[in-house]
Amino acid sequence: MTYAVVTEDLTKRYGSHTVVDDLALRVPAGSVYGFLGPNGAGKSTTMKMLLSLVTPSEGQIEILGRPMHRGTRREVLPDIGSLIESPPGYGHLTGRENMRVLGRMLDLTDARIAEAVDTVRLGAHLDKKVRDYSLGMKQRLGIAMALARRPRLLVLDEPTNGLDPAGIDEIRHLLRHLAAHGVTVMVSSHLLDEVERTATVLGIVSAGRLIFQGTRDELLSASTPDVVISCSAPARAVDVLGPHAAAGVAQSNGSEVSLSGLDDDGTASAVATLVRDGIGVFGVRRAHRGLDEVFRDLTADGRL
Ligand SMILES: Nc1ncnc2c1ncn2[C@@H]1O[C@H](COP(=O)(O)OP(=O)(O)OP(=O)(O)O)[C@@H](O)[C@H]1O
Repeated sequence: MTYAVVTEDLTKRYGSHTVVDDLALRVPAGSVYGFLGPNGAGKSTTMKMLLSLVTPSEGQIEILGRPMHRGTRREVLPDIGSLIESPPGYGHLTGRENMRVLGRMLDLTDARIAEAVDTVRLGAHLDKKVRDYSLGMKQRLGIAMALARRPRLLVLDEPTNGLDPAGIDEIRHLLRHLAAHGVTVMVSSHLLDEVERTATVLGIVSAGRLIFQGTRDELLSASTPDVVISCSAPARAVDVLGPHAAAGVAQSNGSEVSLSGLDDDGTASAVATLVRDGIGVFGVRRAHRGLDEVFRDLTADGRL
C-alpha cells in the first residue's frame, strides 16, 4: 500500500497542553480519509502541521513520499490543495476576479481555472461578489482555489461546517468524484454522518490521540454491539441484571432489555441469571449499531 500521508510520533504542545499526541497517521493514496473527532480534538492543528503552517513539537511527516518540514515545504506544497479555517477569497471581488488573482499568483492557465470552477459547479455564480455568496458557495470557491493547481492531495478542514443538507451532499459528491480521479482527499469533521458514506478510511482522534484508524467495517467490528434480550418481565430483568452487567443495562421497550459491553460469555451468563430467576427468555440478539453510536462510545471513553 502506498500512502499519501504518513506521520510518526506527531506531537504538538502549547505550553504544558499537549493538543496533538503521538499521531501515527496512514492516509492511503487515492483514498478519501475521514479525519474525525469532537471539537478541540486537535484536527485543525494536525492538518496545519501537515501543511507546515504549524511546526510540530515532535515527530516526522511524509507527504507524497517526501519528508515535509520547513526546509522542504516549497517543493511539497505545490502538490497539495487545502482549505483550512474560513474559506479564502476577497469579499469585495467576484468569484471570477478571485480566481484570476489566484491564477496570476500561481501562474495557471485559464483552462486550469475553468476546470476547477466546473468541478465545483460554481460557473453560474462567478460574477457575483464573494461577500454575497452563501456559505456553500464560499466553500466551493475555496475548494476550486485548492483544486486549480491540480493537487495530488487535498486537505480540507471541516468543509461542510455550517452547510445545509443539500450543500453537504454536494461536497460529498465532489469528494467522491475527486477520489475517483486519483486525488487523495483528507477531510476533517466532527460529525460522523458527514464523512461516513464518503470516506473509505477513517481516523478518529480524541483529546489529541488517534483512537482508531481503519475502514468503516473495521470500526464496526472493533466495537461490541449491545445484546438485546426479549423476556417475560423486562422491568425485573433490569433489576436482576443491574449488578451483573459489566457496562450497562437499559429497558429498551415494553418487552426488551439492552445490555452493553457484553462478550459472548457475559451474554450466556446474563441469560442463565434470568432463567434462574424464573424470567422467561424469548430471544437474544445483537443490536445493529450505527457508526454514530460507535463513534460516541469511542470518544466518550477516549479509548477503543
Ligand atoms: N495557537 C494555539 N495556542 C494555544 N492553544 C491552541 C492553539 N491552537 C489550538 N490550540 C488548542 O488546541 C486544541 C485543539 O485545537 P484544534 O483547533 O486543533 O482542534 P479541532 O479538533 O480542530 O477542533 P475544532 O473542530 O473546534 O477546530 C484546543 O484545545 C485549542 O484550544
